[in-house]
Amino acid sequence: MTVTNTKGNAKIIARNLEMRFENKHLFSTRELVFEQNRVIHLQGDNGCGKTTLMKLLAGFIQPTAGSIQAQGFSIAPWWRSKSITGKAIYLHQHPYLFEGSVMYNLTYPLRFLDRDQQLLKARTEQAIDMAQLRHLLTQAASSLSGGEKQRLAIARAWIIQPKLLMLDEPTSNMDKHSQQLVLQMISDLKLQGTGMLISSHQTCMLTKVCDHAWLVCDNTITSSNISANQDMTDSPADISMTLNVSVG
Ligand SMILES: Nc1ncnc2c1ncn2[C@@H]1O[C@H](COP(=O)(O)OP(=O)(O)OP(=O)(O)O)[C@@H](O)[C@H]1O
Repeated sequence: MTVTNTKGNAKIIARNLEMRFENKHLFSTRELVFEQNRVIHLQGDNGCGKTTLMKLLAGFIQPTAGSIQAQGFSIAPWWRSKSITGKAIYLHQHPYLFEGSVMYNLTYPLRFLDRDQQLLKARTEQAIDMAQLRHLLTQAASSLSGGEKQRLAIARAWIIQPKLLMLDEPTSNMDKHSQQLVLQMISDLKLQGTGMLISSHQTCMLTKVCDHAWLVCDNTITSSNISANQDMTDSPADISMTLNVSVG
């Protein structure tokens, strides 16, 4: 992947992408643009290649053919030198957590961010409340339930406020209450302009914030707008009004 330090919306552009594992053709697609201020529902049946596509866009694996270019990212690293990971975060459905407590997991990445540390502390406190993690702060992250781990990982991403965020089956381990908490964080990130790619093979509470869809089917990926007429009870705007968080 090449990274261009141009101003404007952060985006990842995939062109003439083809992905195969040995003889297995997963998909080919002419152009995909994943950018800020856009929330995409990545749809498709089990095994069609959703996770693989996210790993490609995150730069973790190489495509069989085609190019993946990141634009609008600052060169300044926070996580790994010259990596786009800090600007485009990929959250696996079994999220990677550091050895240590929940609090350690929430605060460890903050030292790598070139932002006001007081503001980050305040954001951390907000995230703890939004994700309802306060009673778990001293507990080892490895001992959390699957749903709690996902809540922790999404809270950590909310604090970091990345330009682009990929969420791989984020609700797979979550009950309705956890989904509601995560929906609030996702809706708030959307208001702040974070571009999101949310994979889920079926519609769920989180997919109602999506304004675009990418469908992986028949070895290709089609992109479409999601109609504004869809069921939007608890719309992001309504949810943001119930949040006691700063948006900006
Ligand atoms: N490293 C690999 N080597 C060989 N095959 C792989 C590799 N990674 C993924 N695959 C295969 O590619 C296909 C797509 O996998 P992927 O995990 O991207 O699907 P998915 O759409 O995310 O599925 P699910 O909805 O079940 O999570 C699967 O058949 C999988 O076995």
